[in-house]
Amino acid sequence: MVYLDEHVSNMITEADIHSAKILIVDDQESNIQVLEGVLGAANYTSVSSTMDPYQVYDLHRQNHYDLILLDLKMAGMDGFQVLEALKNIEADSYLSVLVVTANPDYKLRALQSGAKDFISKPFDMAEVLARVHNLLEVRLLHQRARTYAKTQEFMALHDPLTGLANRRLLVERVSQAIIHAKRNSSIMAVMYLDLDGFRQINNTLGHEVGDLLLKLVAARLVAAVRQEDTVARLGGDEFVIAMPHVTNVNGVTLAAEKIIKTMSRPYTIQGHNINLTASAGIGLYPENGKDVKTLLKNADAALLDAKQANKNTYRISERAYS
Ligand SMILES: Nc1nc2c(ncn2[C@@H]2O[C@H](COP(=O)(O)OP(=O)(O)OP(=O)(O)O)[C@@H](O)[C@H]2O)c(=O)[nH]1
Repeated sequence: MVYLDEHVSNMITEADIHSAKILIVDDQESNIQVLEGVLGAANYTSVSSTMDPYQVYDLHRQNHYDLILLDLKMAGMDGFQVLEALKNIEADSYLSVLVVTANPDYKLRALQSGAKDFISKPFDMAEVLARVHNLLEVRLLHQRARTYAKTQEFMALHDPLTGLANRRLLVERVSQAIIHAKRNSSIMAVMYLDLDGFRQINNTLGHEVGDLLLKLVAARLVAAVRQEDTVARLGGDEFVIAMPHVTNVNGVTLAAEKIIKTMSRPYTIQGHNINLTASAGIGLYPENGKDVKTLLKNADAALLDAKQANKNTYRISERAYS
């Protein structure tokens, strides 16, 4: 069966189901042996067990089982307490627990407590296998859907070539930084950065080398700024760095000098030594803009000034905020 889309990696196969991680929890060794036997005979290859209910929480936190077969009636900590504890680990995920009980009265309470299904004792082996298979299929499908959603979310906010923030994420971050700066009566900065003569590199060494160069540039920029700064690629050879916490213009100047210098160190790609520089324009909140659009527009205009001043340099915007 193909889930989500036609991509092969989204298929859940019988091999996936049979290699899923299963934990059996029972304080009776004979029950564990019966379940291990039936699962082993059905080709489940990653089955482990514990007789100590107090261990389940830590074991699951370490191993993230795809399915836990949980006996409800155990000495000391009972299955309901284990279920309650497990919810803390899988708060935003699909907690795949199949309770094992000889008492029909426990079934409803177990389902209401977070168990996804139950098996009755004495075991009906065909039923055990069918329920295990179905629950694993749902669990794996849930995981695929989560991974897919996370990938989609990442792609919506990042540049596919460099993995840097894209324009949308940059605008979000700058908006937040402006709100923060306004509340604290502080300043913040955005730096527009554009490579000098990048077209020439594409033209002489090819687009593939150009792409690799853009990735190296991205990595250097990330390494040159603070962790709380956002480095974004807006497209082509155009980058923007949002600096939410700057104390004064001097700090921004130092950062700009460091970045321009970092950019101008030679790059080596596929045996080619490449010399490249960059130019930058800086906009400060609130002086050069009280909203994202104005701030970016004025930083971009300052970049043009830097380009016109022979490149390989930066300019701080002198434009008023409006
Ligand atoms: N390799 C590669 N090149 C790209 C990509 N996107 C845009 N480009 C190229 O990047 C170049 C950017 O153009 P400009 O910024 O005008 O060129 P430049 O030579 O740096 O000009 P100055 O900024 O004035 O120094 C163009 O040649 C585009 O074709 C990409 O994703 N990969």
